Amino acid sequence: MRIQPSRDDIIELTSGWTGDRFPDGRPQVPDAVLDLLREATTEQAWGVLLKHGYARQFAGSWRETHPGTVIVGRAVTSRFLPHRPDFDEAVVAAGARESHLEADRQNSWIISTLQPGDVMVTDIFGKVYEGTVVGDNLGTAVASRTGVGAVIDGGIRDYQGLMELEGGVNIFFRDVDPTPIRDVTLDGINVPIRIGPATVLPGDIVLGTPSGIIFIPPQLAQLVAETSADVRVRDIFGKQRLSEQRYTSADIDVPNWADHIEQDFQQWKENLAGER
Ligand SMILES: O=C([O-])CC(=O)C(=O)O
Ligand SMILES: [Mg+2]
Repeated sequence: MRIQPSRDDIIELTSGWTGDRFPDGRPQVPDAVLDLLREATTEQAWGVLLKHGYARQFAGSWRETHPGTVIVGRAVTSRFLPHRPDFDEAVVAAGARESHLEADRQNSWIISTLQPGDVMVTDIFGKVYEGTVVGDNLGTAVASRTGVGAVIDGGIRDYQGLMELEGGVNIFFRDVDPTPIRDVTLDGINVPIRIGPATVLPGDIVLGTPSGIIFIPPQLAQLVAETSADVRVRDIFGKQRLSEQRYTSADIDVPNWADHIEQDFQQWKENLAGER
């Protein structure tokens, strides 16, 4: 058994992605796409995913260390299970074969794999009391290694210290408890995990906004980025025409505009480009 699947297993798990990969096999969506996605809203991403059959990629109701800071990054997934002695023993032995030598610091095993642009996404089955995956020391390591942050479906501690982390990072979590992490065993790194209603795979693009978190399959990331840019321009036009009372909200708030409105939009866009 392995803590982290082999490169071949991760490639098989994420075979929808045909682009570049990290040495461990995770999909490597280009930085340029991540930069574009920073402008996308949750609903814009949600709409594209729904249209392509991905209806369960959103998880909401989070607390944040940096409310209002939008994060975009590549998921490093991990999952904890309730501790049982025989399973923990097997995990500690497997971890040692993969150079994770500190048996009682399994949360640090995850952190040691993180690199710039990653988001640590951890399923600890909502555990908060003795389910605190990071405090301000581990949180500082996550922040400095990724420059992005984490999504923890469970607890954190040292909240006051974590709030002071700098560099545009944000940690999404369920709640705070002063107790340290106890009585759990790490089931895997870069395995499929469940966060709320969503199944998350390694290399998914995490878009964390004040609305919540959407996990974008890597093969749809560029399309989400491009579509959201188009929707953004349409939103500006629509709101301008609404405030001018040229059209009604029933005209504008529809999936596809009537021909004369679409023509007006295309003309408006051309004029805008001409002014530049
Ligand atoms: O060691 C722990 O349980 C986590 C912690 O407090 C920290 O990261 O500062
Ligand atoms: Mg601490």
